[in-house]
Amino acid sequence: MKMRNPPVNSLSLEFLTELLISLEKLESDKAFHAIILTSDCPGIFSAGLDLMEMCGRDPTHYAEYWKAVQELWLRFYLSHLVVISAINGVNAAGGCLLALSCDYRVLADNPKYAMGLNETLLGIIAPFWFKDTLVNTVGHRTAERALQLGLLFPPAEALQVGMVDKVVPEDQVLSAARSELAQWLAIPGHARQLTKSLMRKPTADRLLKERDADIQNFVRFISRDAIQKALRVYLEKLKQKKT
Ligand SMILES: CCC/C=C/C(=O)SCCNC(=O)CCNC(=O)[C@H](O)C(C)(C)COP(=O)([O-])OP(=O)([O-])OC[C@H]1O[C@@H](n2cnc3c(N)ncnc32)[C@H](O)[C@@H]1OP(=O)([O-])[O-]
Repeated sequence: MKMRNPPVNSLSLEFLTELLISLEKLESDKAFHAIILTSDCPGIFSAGLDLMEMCGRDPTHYAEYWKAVQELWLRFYLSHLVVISAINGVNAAGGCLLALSCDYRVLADNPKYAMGLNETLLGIIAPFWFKDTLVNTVGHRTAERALQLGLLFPPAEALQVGMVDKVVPEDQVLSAARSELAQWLAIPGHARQLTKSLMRKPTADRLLKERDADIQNFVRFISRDAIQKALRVYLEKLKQKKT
C-alpha cells in the first residue's frame, strides 16, 4: 500500500477515508495475507494528521475528523493481516502512530528520516491511545521522555530505543520488508492472528470503551482559543521555513 497524498502525505479526512477503504478491501479479500505500508512521496512517509482539518473548522468537523482517525488506528492496530511498514521518509505524529500500529517496522537509513510523536512541539497532546501504542513499543521510560520532549528519533536512535525493528540502506527498505514478511507468513495464520489479538485487544478496548468521550475531549481541546492559536503559529512556521 503506497501512500500518495502530496506534498507530505498528511492524513486529511479524505486521505484517511481512502486508506481505510483500501485496508478494508484487502482485509475482505481472502487472497491477501499481508500489507507493506510505504510512501510514494519522496523523502516523506507522513507529516501526520492534517493540521488544516484541526484548525479553523467547526466542532462538527472536528468530531467527524477524530472519529475517522480513531477508526483508522483501530483498523490498522487490530488488522488480521500482517502489516509491515517500509518507512522511506520523515514520519511525524499521526504518521508515526500508523507505523507503530504495524507488526514490524523497517526504516531507511537517512539521518533526515526522523520519526516520533512530536505533538508537544505543536503545543498539543498525544491522546492516551497514541501514548499506549508508543509505550507498548518502546516501554514506559523511553515513551515518557519521548512524549514530553516531542522527540523525533533519527534512524540509529529509533533502532536503539526499539521504535523500529530494522534500519537498512535507503534502496533496500522495500526488499527488507519483503524478506521479513516471509517469516511472518510462515506461521499458521490463525495462531498468529489470535496471538496478535491477545497482545493488542486490551489496548484497543480502552479506546473502544470510551470512543465518544474521546471524541468529545478532542473537540473541546482542539476548539480552545489557545490551541487554535498554537496550531496557526506552527503552520506559519512551516510556511516561513520555505522563504
Ligand atoms: C491531538 C492531536 C494529535 C495530533 C497528531 C498529529 O499528527 S499533528 C501533525 C504533526 N506533524 C508535524 O509536526 C509535521 C509537520 N511537517 C513538517 O515538519 C514538514 O512539513 C515535513 C518535515 C514533513 C516536510 O518538510 P518539507 O520541507 O518537505 O515540506 P514543507 O514543510 O514545506 O511542507 C509542504 C506543505 O505541506 C504543509 N504541511 C506540512 N505538514 C502538514 C500537516 N501535518 N498538515 C497540513 N499541512 C502540512 C506545509 O504547511 C506546506 O504547505 P504550503 O506552504 O505548501 O501551503
